[in-house]
Amino acid sequence: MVVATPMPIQSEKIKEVGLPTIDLSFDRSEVSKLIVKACEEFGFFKVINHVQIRPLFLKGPTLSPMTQLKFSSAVNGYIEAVRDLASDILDLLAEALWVPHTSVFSGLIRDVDSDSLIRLNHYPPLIKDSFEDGDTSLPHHHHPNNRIGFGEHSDPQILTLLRSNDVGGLQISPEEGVWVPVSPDPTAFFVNVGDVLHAMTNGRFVSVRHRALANSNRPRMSMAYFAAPPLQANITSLAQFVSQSRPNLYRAFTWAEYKKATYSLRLGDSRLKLFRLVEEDHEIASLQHQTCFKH
Ligand SMILES: O=C(O)CCC(=O)C(=O)O
Ligand SMILES: [Fe+2]
Repeated sequence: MVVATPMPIQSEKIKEVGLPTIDLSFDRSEVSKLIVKACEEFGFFKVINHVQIRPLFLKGPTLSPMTQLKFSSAVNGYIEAVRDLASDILDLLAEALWVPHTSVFSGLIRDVDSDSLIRLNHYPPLIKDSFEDGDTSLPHHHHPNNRIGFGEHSDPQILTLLRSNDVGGLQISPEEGVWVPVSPDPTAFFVNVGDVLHAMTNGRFVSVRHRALANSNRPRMSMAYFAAPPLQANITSLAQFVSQSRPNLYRAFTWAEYKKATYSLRLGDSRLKLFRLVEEDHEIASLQHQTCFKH
């Protein structure tokens, strides 16, 4: 048998990195500090020992009206449970950040008008036969080891809670051109910081870029809950993250405005740039300037 060597997409580096795992059964103040660290370092972490929430994966192609009814009530139950988990995580974050109100983030997603949503992703398996003899005529991006199921992007909302079946594919990018594979774990939730939380912390938390490859001969299924503010919520950096040496990076915007920008751009484009007050180059230059002063 000839086993194909995984071929990384040109000029990209696949790096194995131990990503943070947060055990929610640990001491609360310890957990909240670890979550803050994970949000600063990666904008991404895995959560274990959370309350049991049954996943929603469907079996079978057609649904009878009765099944549809049951499914819709299961979806509502699921949404309520993940909203609670997302709110708990946001409260833990707020506690460690010493923000004036611990509900400053969770209040946005607990609001009856919260614009949160759930997405079910299905990545079909590779059709193995066509690649069996190492078909080199395939274009590079169609090579079985490079098949993109969901292109590179950051999530626009506050926080994403993702779970999947036991088929891998998710990768995060801690720096440009570097991709870290995330081992699948159907018992865990994977959490990532979205653009809104990045903006509210004035860039202190990373809005992590990620993607999903679809290279398996089994289908990958994932379910993402995107915790979002109400459309009219005004998103602005919290005062404690803004100082003279760390000026406000983004102008205030409503979630409706941001959402509109999201849909007017392509998936991989950075929408945050549209709201930026300080040019990235200027930011670096000003930091270098400050460093020079200190010497
Ligand atoms: O399926 C995955 O692992 C990634 C999905 C994703 O990033 C999304 O739905 O925004
Ligand atoms: Fe995503």
